[in-house]
Amino acid sequence: MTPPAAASALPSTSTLTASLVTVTEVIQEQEQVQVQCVVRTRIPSEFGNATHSLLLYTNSEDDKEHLALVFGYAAAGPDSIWSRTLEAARDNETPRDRAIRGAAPLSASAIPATSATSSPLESTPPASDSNNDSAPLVRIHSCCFTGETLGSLRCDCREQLVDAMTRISAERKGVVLYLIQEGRGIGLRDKLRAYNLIDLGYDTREANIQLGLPADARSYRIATAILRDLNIPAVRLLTNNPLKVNSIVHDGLVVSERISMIPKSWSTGILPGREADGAKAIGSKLLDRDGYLVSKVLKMGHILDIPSEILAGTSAAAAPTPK
Ligand SMILES: Nc1nc2c(ncn2[C@@H]2O[C@H](COP(=O)(O)OP(=O)(O)OP(=O)(O)O)[C@@H](O)[C@H]2O)c(=O)[nH]1
Repeated sequence: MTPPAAASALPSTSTLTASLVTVTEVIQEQEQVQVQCVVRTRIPSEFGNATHSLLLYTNSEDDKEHLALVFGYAAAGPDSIWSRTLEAARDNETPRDRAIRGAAPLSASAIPATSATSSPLESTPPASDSNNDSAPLVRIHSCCFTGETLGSLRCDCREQLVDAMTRISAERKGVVLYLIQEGRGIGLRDKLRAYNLIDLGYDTREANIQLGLPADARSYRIATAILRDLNIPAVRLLTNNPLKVNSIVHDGLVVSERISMIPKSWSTGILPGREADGAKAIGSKLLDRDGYLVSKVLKMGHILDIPSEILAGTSAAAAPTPK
């Protein structure tokens, strides 16, 4: 018997499956964040007493200009750090145009990595601890105006940034991704409101929630895309935050090692900024940031050993849950 006309017009199962695969691929492709390095410049730096490269990125996910501070940028090469989107040739571009946006001269970008490191844009002293055979050391850092610029001791952000730059410059190769994600992505205005809630007795996680905001509003998809652009498929990641590791692994990068960032005052017992006179941190009044760090461990899954004196101090000082 001849099947009804409508039924014979239906696509076969294999055609449907093939279309579904294509649609899924298109969606995944659309969902991938696109990044573009629009300018690179040299930064003569006190960290490692050398010149590093600062790269500014635009992206397809937000309107922020995220940054990558690259230690050991080389114009091109299979094992070196360089930006594909910056170094790519552009139509009708003069050598001067390339120089203004910090791309290497086109002939130089074809130079293998070993000789490209002698680019005038990059000068680096001998390594104190070279790790050139392994994945580069990387810090994915969210900006913090209060900590990094004002020296606020509500958090450990400045210490982490300095520590990361010091360690990476010692290896002569690596990256600090400086993401414009103030206040764990809620922005400065709401972070300051959250601080006032913390002063009323809430912890750092609960303060965000009281504002009707996520405890952590960040995504690391842009970070992954920038690392890919920088020819970095695998990293040794400086972080206590398992979310950062899981996010970039989910997006296809390899984290060959997670390296903890232990607050100096917890490992040495000396107050931040008082290294010269050795003023004791542990045993004296707890700093705001001790409570902040303890909350990140106990409430947000950060991986960090809390010294028993700090833990005892924070539980003793804990205010009753505010109404
Ligand atoms: N909402 C909120 N943000 C804060 C507070 N203290 C610091 N921050 C922000 O938290 C972010 C700290 O980011 P990171 O140090 O990169 O990340 P992390 O989650 O602490 O993980 P680590 O890699 O272990 O440092 C910065 O954006 C700061 O501005 C706070 O009490 N509330």
